[in-house]
Amino acid sequence: MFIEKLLREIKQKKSPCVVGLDPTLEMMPDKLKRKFLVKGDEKEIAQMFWQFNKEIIDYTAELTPCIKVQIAFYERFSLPGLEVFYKTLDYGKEKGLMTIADVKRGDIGSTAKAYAQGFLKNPSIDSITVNPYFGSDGLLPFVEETKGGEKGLFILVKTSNPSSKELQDLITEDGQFFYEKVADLVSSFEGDFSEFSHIGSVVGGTHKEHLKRLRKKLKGFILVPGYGAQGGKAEDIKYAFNTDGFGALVCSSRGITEYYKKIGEENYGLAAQISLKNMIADINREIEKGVE
Ligand SMILES: O=C(O)c1cc(=O)[nH]c(=O)n1[C@@H]1O[C@H](COP(=O)(O)O)[C@@H](O)[C@H]1O
Repeated sequence: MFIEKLLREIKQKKSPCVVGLDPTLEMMPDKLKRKFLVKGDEKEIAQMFWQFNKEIIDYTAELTPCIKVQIAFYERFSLPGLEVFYKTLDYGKEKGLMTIADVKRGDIGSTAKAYAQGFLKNPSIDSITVNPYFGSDGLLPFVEETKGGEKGLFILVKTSNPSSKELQDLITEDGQFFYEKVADLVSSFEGDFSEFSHIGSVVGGTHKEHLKRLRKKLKGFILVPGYGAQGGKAEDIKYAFNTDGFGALVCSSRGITEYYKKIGEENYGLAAQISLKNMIADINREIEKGVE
């Protein structure tokens, strides 16, 4: 079961921190560029991304419950890129990790069903991110596909980007933020679980007040992106957790995978490991302080 596995991994590794694998050409260390790029075509780039991801996973697998793989960074290099997306998820599974395919899908019911089945029937994918803009009939196929709780969903509720307020913070006629209505919709799918629902949400780590409100409302895990490169701070992010210190996953991509540049370390895998260790210590320290 998704939630049981997730809680077990988090407890065992004493880490609610997720490694995001969002490779770009700019992110790649010079030594990999020298090794892989001759023509600089999609195939070579994809092979280089694979080598990079594998190394990051090897160095971080003992410290993270989960990897998050953002599909856009792979789709950008067409089929060879997409192969690496799936290969990365397979490899994560092989190393005993749980996986989030960050695909942010959503559409009318029939299309949503195709998305849901396409991703969630894949044995290497434990959960996906979902865009709720279509409303309940667009979400239902995803909910249906995860019925029983073997797999999980993370539905976008309040995103981390600065412009998220343009739409998500609009005030509805009953005085709530629009994103709270989205949270209500998510709640309506949560089901009757004694601990956590496998229907989770995404709330950016750049919004302390919103995290506080939403933690009270939602019964699923909250996936919190925005730590590191986007400036999300552990002292704010801790509000995504319940008082027992569980209930959220904090994700960082560039903050981990590009850390080698900051410390001038040739070994990018080791640098990622150091960065992840720092992140875990930072988040756990704040969780231990508790929330008021
Ligand atoms: O769904 C997400 O993962 C997501 C939601 C959100 O509100 N903000 C956000 O940054 N993300 C993703 O989280 C990752 C953040 O990357 P870094 O800023 O490099 O840590 C990217 O893969 C984003 O697509």
